[in-house]
Amino acid sequence: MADPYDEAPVPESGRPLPAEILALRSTIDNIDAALVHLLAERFKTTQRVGELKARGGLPAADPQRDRQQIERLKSIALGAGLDPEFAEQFREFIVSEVIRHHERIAAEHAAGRRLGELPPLDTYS
Ligand SMILES: C=C(O[C@@H]1C=C(C(=O)O)C=C[C@H]1O)C(=O)O
Repeated sequence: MADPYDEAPVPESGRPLPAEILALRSTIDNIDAALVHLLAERFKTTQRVGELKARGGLPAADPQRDRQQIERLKSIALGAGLDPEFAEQFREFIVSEVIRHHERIAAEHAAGRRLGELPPLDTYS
């Protein structure tokens, strides 16, 4: 049977890495790439929400929606074996950035820099 320490690159510590860690890292890299793509799509979508809110004079934050999302995500996290508190903090990290964007969009709108036609939402581009 092949020695799992064979052919593994030697890291700075001088201790060789088991081949299984290298395989796991490859999966981690794929997951990280997927997360970045998902976040990019989410921010494109929330950008459009921010533009529509600014045009309609709606506030950046929606506390009722926030409460619903938190309950929903915590319940999903529990079922998935993820710490619900972590899920809530992760959501908060993202949404606070979304609200910052919305406030900037609203300020630009108020300053007259976003007047004119809004393009149709295209979540696939
Ligand atoms: C995107 C919205 O605006 C804010 C950002 C949210 C989000 O990123 O999920 C949710 C609610 C709002 O606080 C929205 O109202 O849907």
